[in-house]
Amino acid sequence: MALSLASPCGVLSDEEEGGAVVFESTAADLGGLMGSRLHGVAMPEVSLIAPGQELQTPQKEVKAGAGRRGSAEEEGGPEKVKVYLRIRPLTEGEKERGEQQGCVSIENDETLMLSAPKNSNNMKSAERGIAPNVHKFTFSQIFGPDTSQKEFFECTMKEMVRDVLRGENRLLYTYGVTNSGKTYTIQGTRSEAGLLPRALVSVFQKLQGRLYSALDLKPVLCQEVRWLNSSEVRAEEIRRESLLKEEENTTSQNSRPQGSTSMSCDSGIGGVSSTSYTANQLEDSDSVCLEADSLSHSGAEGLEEGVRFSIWVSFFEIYNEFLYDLLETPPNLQPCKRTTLRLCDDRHGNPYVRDLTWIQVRSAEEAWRVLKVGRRNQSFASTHLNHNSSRSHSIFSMRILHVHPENESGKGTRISELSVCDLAGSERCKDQRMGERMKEATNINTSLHMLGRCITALRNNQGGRSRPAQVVPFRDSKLTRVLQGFFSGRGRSCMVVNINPCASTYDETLQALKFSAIATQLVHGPSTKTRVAYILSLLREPARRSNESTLMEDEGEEEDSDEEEGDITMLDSEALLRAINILKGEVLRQRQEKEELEAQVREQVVSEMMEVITRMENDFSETLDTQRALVEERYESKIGNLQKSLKRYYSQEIEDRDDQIARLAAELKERGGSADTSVMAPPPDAVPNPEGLRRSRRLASSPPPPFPSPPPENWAKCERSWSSADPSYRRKRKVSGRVGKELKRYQGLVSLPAPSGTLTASVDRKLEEGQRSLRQLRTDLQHLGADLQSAERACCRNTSGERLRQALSSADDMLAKQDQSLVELQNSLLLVKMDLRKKTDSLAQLHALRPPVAPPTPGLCRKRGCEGAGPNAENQHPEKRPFYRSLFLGRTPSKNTPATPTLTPYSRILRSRQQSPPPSPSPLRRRVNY
Ligand SMILES: Nc1ncnc2c1ncn2[C@@H]1O[C@H](COP(=O)(O)OP(=O)(O)OP(=O)(O)O)[C@@H](O)[C@H]1O
Repeated sequence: MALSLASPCGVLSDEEEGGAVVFESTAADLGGLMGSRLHGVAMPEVSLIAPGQELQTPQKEVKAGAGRRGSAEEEGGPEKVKVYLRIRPLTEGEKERGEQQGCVSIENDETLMLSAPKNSNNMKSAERGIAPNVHKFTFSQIFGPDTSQKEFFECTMKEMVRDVLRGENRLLYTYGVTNSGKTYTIQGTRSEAGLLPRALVSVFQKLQGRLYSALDLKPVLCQEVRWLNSSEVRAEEIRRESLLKEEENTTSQNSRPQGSTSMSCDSGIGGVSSTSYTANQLEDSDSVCLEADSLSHSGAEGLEEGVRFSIWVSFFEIYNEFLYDLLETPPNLQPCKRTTLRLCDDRHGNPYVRDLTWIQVRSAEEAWRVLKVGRRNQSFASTHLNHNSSRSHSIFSMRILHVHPENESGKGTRISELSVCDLAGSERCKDQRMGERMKEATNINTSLHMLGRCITALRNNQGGRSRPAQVVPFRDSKLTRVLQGFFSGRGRSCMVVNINPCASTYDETLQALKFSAIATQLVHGPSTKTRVAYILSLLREPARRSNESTLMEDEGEEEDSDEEEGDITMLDSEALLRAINILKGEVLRQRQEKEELEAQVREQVVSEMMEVITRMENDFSETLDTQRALVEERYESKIGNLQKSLKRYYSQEIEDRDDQIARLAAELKERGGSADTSVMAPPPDAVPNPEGLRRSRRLASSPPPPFPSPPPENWAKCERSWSSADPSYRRKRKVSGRVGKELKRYQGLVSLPAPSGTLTASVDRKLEEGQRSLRQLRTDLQHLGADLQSAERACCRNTSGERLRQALSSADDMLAKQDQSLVELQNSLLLVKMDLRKKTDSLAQLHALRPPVAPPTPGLCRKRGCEGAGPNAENQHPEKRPFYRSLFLGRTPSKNTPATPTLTPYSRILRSRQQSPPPSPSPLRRRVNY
């Protein structure tokens, strides 16, 4: 058998780790090790296995383990299964054999260090570099070799007893290699009572005066109470008396001088007699020996008022995968035949041992005696490691019926249970090479292996959704099936790991600790049902419902149906078909339930999502409001700035124009008296750079040639000479003087003849600037509009955007008005120019009417030193100057074409301006497109 070659608890040794088989409970840990090995990563010097922890490196780990434990408790999450470690002291013999090599050391209350001794397999593996030689484990609490039984009880079981009296179910089981002190821990010795006797005493002390000693209520099935009739009560009484009598007899026999006896008994299978009954530590004691203050805190505190308690005990063992009642009455006088018990499921799917003897006990003393009877029937054998080694798993159970005064008929009576399981010690099968010991060892290891598998599966299932849920193989061994209820929510379990510090059993101890480390990762889970038990309960339910009326009449029949066989393999094909049909219906029902549940969950999720969305929406709208307010504020300030700058610009413009008009008016007034000289001359500062402008501008801005002005002194001289030389000159001069006066008069009427070009240029410039500014404004406004558009989009088309639009449109209107005023200004300028043009024309006509003045003769001129004509214009006669001539020639209507005079550049400009007025500013964008 493969398992017989494996390590006892199913955990591979370091030697075996390299093989194909990996024990599930440590697969992760070993996988980690093997993985690192495969990848050539250096092994950690210390491995750590802690509650909820895989193998890790040392420094981080202790903190992490402690932190996790702390946080789980702080968070109020499920409570972790308590795993206590107890180290037994070395015996003198062991010390002499050199077993003390310091391989086990307690670091603190929760941490244990294991260092591989020389010659151990672990050390060999470490030397090969495939396993660490130092291991660190953490537990709920570690108890060293000096820990007394009382101290251990106080710290472990006392609270469990209290819980059981309050109605809870509790299991304590010991686990460890053989000869590690499991039995000692549970039962103790005569001088040092173990956990179980202390628990019994504790219970009875607490229930003093509250016992229900009638035998009419009895625990049945897994956790039910049955009302016994009078004959049954009588039968119970007889059984009880005979058991106690038997114990009395045995004790008195044992107390004879010849000492303890030993006897042999058949294991029950195959007639092989291999089990020996040997005297044990408790055999000689008549009563439980407890220290005076051991149960000082006993009392009835926390117990329900008015409730009385009926206490029943049972004791059975699992030996070679068979269940034996250790309280069988009357005692089987034929040692070769022990009755095996069957494991069944009740109608709720909870396993129970059918036909197990339950004895009512009324004192700690009686309980003690019952325990001793069972103890005598238990299978012990002498092995090379332990001369009195338990060869079976023994389970002592105490059921407490909480009897309320109003329902003493049994209905509604609560039941709680305290079970104490002393597991057989795991051991190397190679130590038991043959015979019954090897078979026992194999079976022990098998059931421990199954326990390990169940714990691993439970841990896997409790590990969230990261791994798929596994079926917990409770049904694969009797031990796990019996303990199933405590692992699946019917109660709570607590593990005591026993180790001895012997160097020779170091490897086995290490494996046991690795196994227990998996249990440290368990949490107390909710109640669950097994599949088969569930099917069976379903099968019974319809029958139960259909027979309800019958059952009401006859309670006895109900009990019979309750105690139906729980093994599904016992059902015939008809029953199985019925089961299939029921299961189909059940599947449909459950599917419907699940669908309803899903719908509810969906609804809840939707409503929660809606809440979240509404909350987010509110948050967003708040943020949006804030943003909108900010944007509005910003754009309002921008619009205000824009308005101010526009106002400033146009008022400046108007002021400039006022100044210009005033200046022009003053100039005109000033020039009114000297129209013949400088009326056409532009002010020197108003002449723009002709090269920097376009031709049309140049033409517009270039001043007309200066009106010829007579040089006063030369003019007088010439006049005098011309008068003396030519007598007609005087006449001509008179006419000319008259015409000159007339001309002056007309010139006076002409407003702004000379600076009109400058004026128009300046006005044009201003206009151009204004238009440029307007274009700039428009661009700015377009940007503003675009910004506003995006802002408004962000603002979800709310009313503040409208306000902005209104502000913008009012700004637009204002700009349009200003445009209008500019156009009006331009028009008035045009009117002025047209007026000027008319006046210029009439002036030209007047000049044309003036008789031409005969130029002086060249000779005379030369004679009189007047040859400086030409470039020296100021010394020439005004009528002889080229520009003057060209000007007036151009304006003089010819006799042939009087209606179309030849235009001078200046008049052409004026004409062109009149024909095509300066472009009015293009209308502003009337409305921003949003
Ligand atoms: N804490 C302890 N203090 C003193 N002695 C102890 C302690 N624990 C165990 N021993 C002694 O060690 C020996 C082995 O103990 P025990 O029989 O309880 O081991 P075990 O684990 O039950 O072994 P097995 O699995 O083979 O039954 C006994 O002689 C017992 O008295």
